[in-house]
Amino acid sequence: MVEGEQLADLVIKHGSIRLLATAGLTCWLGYGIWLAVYRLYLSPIAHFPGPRLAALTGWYEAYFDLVEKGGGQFPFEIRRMHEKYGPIVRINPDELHVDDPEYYDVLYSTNKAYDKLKRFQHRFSIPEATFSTVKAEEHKTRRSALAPFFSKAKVRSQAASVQALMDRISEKLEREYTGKQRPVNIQDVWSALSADAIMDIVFANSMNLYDYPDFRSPFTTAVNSVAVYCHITLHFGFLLSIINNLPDWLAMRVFPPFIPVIQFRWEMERQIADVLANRKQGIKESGRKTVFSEMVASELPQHELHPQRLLQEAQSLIGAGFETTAWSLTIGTFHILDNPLVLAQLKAELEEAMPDPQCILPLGDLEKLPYLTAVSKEILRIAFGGVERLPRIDRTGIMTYGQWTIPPGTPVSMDQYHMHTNEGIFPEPSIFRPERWLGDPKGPDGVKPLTNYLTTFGRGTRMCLGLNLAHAEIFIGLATLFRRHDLELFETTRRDVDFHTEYLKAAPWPGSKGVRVVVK
Ligand code: HEM
Repeated sequence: MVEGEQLADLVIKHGSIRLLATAGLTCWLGYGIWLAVYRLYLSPIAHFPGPRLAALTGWYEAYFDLVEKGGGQFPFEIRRMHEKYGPIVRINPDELHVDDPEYYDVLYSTNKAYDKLKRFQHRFSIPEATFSTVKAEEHKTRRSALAPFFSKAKVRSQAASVQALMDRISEKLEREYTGKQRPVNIQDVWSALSADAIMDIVFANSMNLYDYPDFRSPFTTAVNSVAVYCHITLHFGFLLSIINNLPDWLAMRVFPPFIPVIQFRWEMERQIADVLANRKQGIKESGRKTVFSEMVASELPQHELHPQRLLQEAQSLIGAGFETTAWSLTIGTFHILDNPLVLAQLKAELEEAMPDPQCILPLGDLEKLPYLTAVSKEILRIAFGGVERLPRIDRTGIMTYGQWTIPPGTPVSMDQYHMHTNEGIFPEPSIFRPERWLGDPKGPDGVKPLTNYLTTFGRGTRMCLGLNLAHAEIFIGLATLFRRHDLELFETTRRDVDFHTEYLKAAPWPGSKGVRVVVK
């Protein structure tokens, strides 16, 4: 009897489970069908041109981000969409992309405060950093606390420290590499310069990274590898949530590729803890104000000064501050060495301006050298900076593009890759030609300066905060390196610098050993 009841119970139970499973599946299918109909026919951007599959599902973008040729291919796919569908395309279920250089200043306007894309906010685990802040109003408060530290005047006042760092790098090149046929990866050299420069401004604490053998420090290696995960953490954000909720030792065991990311966070935690401890004990830091010593002493609301938010701001500043600059300098070094006429002209200008190689001109004077200036602009054009699109959202208002009306809340994006390779603006864009910047050149309308189309640092209310620092490093770095040293490329070709994969910045083919040089 008891057995009979148990059997009946089981039948009911299994029946209910089956019923529940069927109901769940039906709901899921129903939701899927509704979503497909909505995205293809009812969405306020359903009438915009673009591939139907991209409009239907975010997995289209994920495929190009993660699978095609090993991933990082979406910018190239966006280009193919524009070639087929015109200057405005729907690149995924929610977002539009524009390829029209004249629209850049409209989208990245200085008098319109647009939101950023929420989907991009969490992928580096720094959602509260100024860089990742979604809402325009909140972004404004955070940015204004940082901006004074990166003004032109402020950077000029610190240019001597950048020169001092570069001098130490130059001494090491002379001592350990000159005449020895010993190749060095120039990206490691530039990473040491730019990481130490930003650490100095942010924490008044250079880490003397150039001192590591072959300039390769665990710190710069760790930060360099963070960007490689940007697509995985975008499409599988739950991985980050898991890692963030595990104890570090376990996260490092379970997800070994994330070890550098965790180590980078540790270093930033240590730096922030120092700033906070100094403040508590009333210790004055080395007589110099730094970004964080000033921030904790500022009028920012208390929740903005929470150690976790400061940590995120630090990770963002250091991450944003060094890799892009180091990569631009790396690509620049390659192209200068790969073009003997450019190299000769640059060296001639530097020699004339600085007869004594030990006396490098102050930054303000370097910026007046026409060929060095042209070279640095061409580097910023061909290296792109970032190549990922930069979406902007007008939460309440309507944007327009030509005859198109863009509904409120729609993310619209453009990017440096499309801007800097536009044949109408920059003929033969794949050729490194500093001469295109000489003599105050104009854009296609003959009125706007050509520099108007150089968008390496973005534009508008979210434009790069560190551009003055980046400029300083590029001018001081190139002037010192090429005035004092004779370099030669070592087993390096264009394949090692040309844009093959997008990891926010443009990365070369996966087998590249980097840009290597020997010092003659
Ligand atoms: C060649 C080097 C650099 C390039 C190409 C570059 C590029 C950019 C771009 C395109 C943006 C805008 C991102 C967006 O609109 O979403 C940006 C933002 C930012 N960059 Fe840079 N950057 C460089 C160097 C630096 C340096 C040296 C720092 C130093 C602190 C820095 C700090 C920042 C910060 C804090 C933001 C966020 C600004 C905001 O959201 O208001 N960058 N950068």
